[in-house]
Amino acid sequence: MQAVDKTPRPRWTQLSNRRLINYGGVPHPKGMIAEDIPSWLNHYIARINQLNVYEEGIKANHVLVNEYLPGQGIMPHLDGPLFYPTITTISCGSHTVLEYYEQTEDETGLDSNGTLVRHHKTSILLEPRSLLIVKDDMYHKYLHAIAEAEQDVVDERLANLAVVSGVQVGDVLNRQKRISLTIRHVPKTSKMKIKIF
Ligand SMILES: O=C(O)CCC(=O)C(=O)O
Ligand SMILES: [Fe+2]
Repeated sequence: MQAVDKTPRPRWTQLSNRRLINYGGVPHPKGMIAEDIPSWLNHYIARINQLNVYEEGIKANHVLVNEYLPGQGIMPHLDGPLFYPTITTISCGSHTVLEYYEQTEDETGLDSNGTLVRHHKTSILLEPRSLLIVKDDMYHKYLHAIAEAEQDVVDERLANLAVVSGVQVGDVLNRQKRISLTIRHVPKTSKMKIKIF
């Protein structure tokens, strides 16, 4: 008899129900419209720039601040071509679990609803006050997501379990409010102003 997979399916209602603010530029269909970065963020940008995560001469110039309440998340997506493909995320407040999915691109990978099939690849426990650096396939190939859950169960699917202190398989971690700072480099920003009539 086949074992039943009792793993709860993540729930995603829309791309995200989190609150977010862009600093340094606002995404627009024609690119990124440049904006000043408030001074309170300069400290974090400077700390990221000290790490030399980009190639020579490239500096962070954009910060996305996301706020998630327990039960909020973000559905699987790629960050896309607007950003330099090495990104950094500082987590404040709650932990969360960042999930990575592989998506089948061709029609053989469609389910009965015609939706692209996604396979869970790995998950990372993002600890409070941690820094995550993402690049290569984790940026370009695998979609990332945060399940709309109020708690996370620690299991072997967490790729960083061995380096996270104080948690073990089976622990249930209750989410609190989480604020993330995703600090990135946007190669092209335009000074264009949007006219609102
Ligand atoms: O909050 C996070 O750590 C991830 C946010 C994210 O993936 C995004 O805003 O594109
Ligand atoms: Fe993202």
